Amino acid sequence: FSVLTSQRDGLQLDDTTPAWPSDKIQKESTILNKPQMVEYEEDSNANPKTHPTMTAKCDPCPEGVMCVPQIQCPAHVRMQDHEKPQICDLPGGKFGYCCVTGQNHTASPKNKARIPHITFIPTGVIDEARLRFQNLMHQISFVPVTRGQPEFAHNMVFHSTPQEDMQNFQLSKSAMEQVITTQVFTEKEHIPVEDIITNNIDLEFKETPLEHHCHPPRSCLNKRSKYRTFDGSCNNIRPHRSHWGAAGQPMERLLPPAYEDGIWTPRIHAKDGSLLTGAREISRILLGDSDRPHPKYNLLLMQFGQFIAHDVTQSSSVRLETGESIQCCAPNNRAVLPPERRHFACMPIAVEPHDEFYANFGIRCMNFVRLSLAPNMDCRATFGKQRSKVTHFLDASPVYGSSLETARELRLFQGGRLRMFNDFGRDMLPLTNDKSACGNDDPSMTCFKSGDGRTNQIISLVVLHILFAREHNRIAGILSQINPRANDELLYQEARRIVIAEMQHIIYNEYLPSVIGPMQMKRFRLVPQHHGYSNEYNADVNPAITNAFSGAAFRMGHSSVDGKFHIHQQQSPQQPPLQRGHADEIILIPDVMFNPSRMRLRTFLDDMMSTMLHQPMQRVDSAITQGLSRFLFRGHNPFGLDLAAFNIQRGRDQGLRCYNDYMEVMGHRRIQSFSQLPPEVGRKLSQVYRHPDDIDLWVGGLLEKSVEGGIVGITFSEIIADQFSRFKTGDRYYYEYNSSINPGAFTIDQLHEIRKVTMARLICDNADHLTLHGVSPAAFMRPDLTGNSPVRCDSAQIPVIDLEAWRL
Ligand code: HEM
Ligand SMILES: [Ca+2]
Repeated sequence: FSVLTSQRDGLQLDDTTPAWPSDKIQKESTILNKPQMVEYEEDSNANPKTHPTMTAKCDPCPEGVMCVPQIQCPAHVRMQDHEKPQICDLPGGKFGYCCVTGQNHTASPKNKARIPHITFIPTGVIDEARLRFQNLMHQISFVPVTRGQPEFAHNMVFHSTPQEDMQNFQLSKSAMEQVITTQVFTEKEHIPVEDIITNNIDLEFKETPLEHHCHPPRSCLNKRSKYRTFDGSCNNIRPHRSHWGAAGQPMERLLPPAYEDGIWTPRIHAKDGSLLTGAREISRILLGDSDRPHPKYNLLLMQFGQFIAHDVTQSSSVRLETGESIQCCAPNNRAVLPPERRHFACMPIAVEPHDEFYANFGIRCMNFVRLSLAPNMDCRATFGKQRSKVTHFLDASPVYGSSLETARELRLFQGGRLRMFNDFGRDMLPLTNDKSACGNDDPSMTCFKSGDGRTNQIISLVVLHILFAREHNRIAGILSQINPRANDELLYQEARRIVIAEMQHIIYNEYLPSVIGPMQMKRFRLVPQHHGYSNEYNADVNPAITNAFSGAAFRMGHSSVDGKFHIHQQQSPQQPPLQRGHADEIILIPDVMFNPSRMRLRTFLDDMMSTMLHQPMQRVDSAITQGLSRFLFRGHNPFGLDLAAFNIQRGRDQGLRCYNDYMEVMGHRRIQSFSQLPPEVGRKLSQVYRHPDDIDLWVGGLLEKSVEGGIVGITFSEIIADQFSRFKTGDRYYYEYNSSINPGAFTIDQLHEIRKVTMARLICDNADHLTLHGVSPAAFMRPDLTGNSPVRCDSAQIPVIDLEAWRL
């Protein structure tokens, strides 16, 4: 088959075709009404798929209930009394959910306030909560996390800037006070967990000492600004929504949280009341390492995924007041600290004495600190909500930063350009002297600065950061030639606007279809148009990241990581693509985590780019490389951390519900018994889970068979599709919108140029071309696929964007 045609499958839908043909509505609504069994890896005939029968048009919603798009119907409303959502028809052939929601993702008054008599917080509760909070703040372990230890590096992934870390501490403290007060109140009043998680308590912090933690959204001075703000605020111009998607805002939820107390206490019990199996045990038993190269996609798809993940989400772990990391394990990780000596945010991962790896080092504990929370803006008592530090929008925040201050630090203030470090004629990211950006004090170590604090996490990520920063400067350079009178500010903002649009186009046109497959692209109306403007903006959609996406579904990328880079120097354009096993150098990934010094080698950028283009990524399945599950952030130590265990533990920290719940809300049949699964999968799962309702979302999702044309299973594909639908419909500045929606809209000629951009073009225009001589037109796909051999950068297969359309 031809790669290019298959890649374009996702593009075939033109804007005159109804994206939701009527037979599709019926089929899909039937799927949602009559849940289907999900398929798993190795599934051959254990669960024959039943074909849905056609049904008539959907029934109208009951009186007083609205039909809204799925992403507008918050789960806590939809899931009331555990009913399944009723599917209904929206105008234009779309389908939606009958939903009792109002405009603000809150339940309608009809369902609220089962305890209407208590709407104030008694003083006794405030006092008791304050005392409890103070005790908690002092019950702190002073075992330091020292530089050079893997735990130190783990904490660096939550780093942005020292100022932002401090601000995060203060906000998180406010949020904790609110959460603890809610805990005390609900304990005293015996409020059922169900009422808390469905926001069914009408309790406000107004007129209490906690009021100063509530920050109402600020009003926007300029609602028609041509350019996005740096922190993402004022994207939505409706009153009380200016903060939607802004940096520092809480994550959204697809389903109510699974906290034991409904508020913040993590799920530790299985359905039968026994203790859940520990995260490291699950990782060790279920998620072993095996080499399974993907037949279609290369490592660039993996790496671009992480770059996008960093654009849209960065959580942050709770810290000590000094800014230092919290340690939850006894010295040398010999034991889990006893509860009375732990910080309240500790959630250490126990390592069993029979652990075939960590036991060799006498390790019985892996440090794990819970995520910090965001104070509730509307001043109402509710469950803890995790704070994300970066703009939730797809707005190239890793390039420009998520605040005005960071953006300014990155600018040259000349010719609209970003500051770069000229390394003997090659533009690299500026070097940083921020000690928290890299793992050790070695003065010879190179460490880079960008709009995101995680840039140095792995060297292949640095390559993408450099590529996008160079693209900005390349565009600013051409714009200034075309418009000699344009000043620095104009050139900078225009180049930024173009880079964001290019990135969005590459994501929706090339990246996303590869991940979720063409079916979900069409179902969620994510396919970019060939011509004309899109009209999908919906001011009622909150673009915020969901916990299910950041805590599980998009962490699917961790399974696509290969533990080794087979570095390959392309000597000439004629040289055949990389043969596996033939490499000029093999780099183990833990050796290039927070250690990007190799970037200074003259041909390394090209060599790494070439490697990402040629080396297959790993399949997204239950295999995780030991580079991540044993040696993460190893540094100079003989062992590192286990990212798979972190993902499982993080899901519980974020209050993710069990896998079955997400499957069900997406319209599929729950698993009642492990015997419904392929024997091998069922056997393994039953070793670590007692009941299918105990399965962690990240684990269950990884076991599913990938969807047609995509790399992930049905549950992850839907959580990811939902998220990218929020990024598109909830972003007023989305590149395909016209000026009636987007005050920074492109002219139709400009949009036409943006639509030519491909990942291959970006590489062509910004690589060093010392050892990189050709690029595959479908850059995320393996070059050994028919029709995807590398071609020269002047080939018509890699179209060029003509910036003449930006003569200002
Ligand atoms: C290349 C190697 C990678 C490394 C070393 C890495 C490492 C990490 C680490 C240490 C965390 C935080 C874990 C925690 O304590 O919760 C994390 C979070 C995450 N990772 Fe990765 N990752 C890699 C690749 C990827 C890829 C390819 C993707 C997606 C395609 C991805 C998506 C995410 C997401 C969505 C989060 C959550 C971020 C947040 O909300 O804070 N990662 N990763
Ligand atoms: Ca962003």
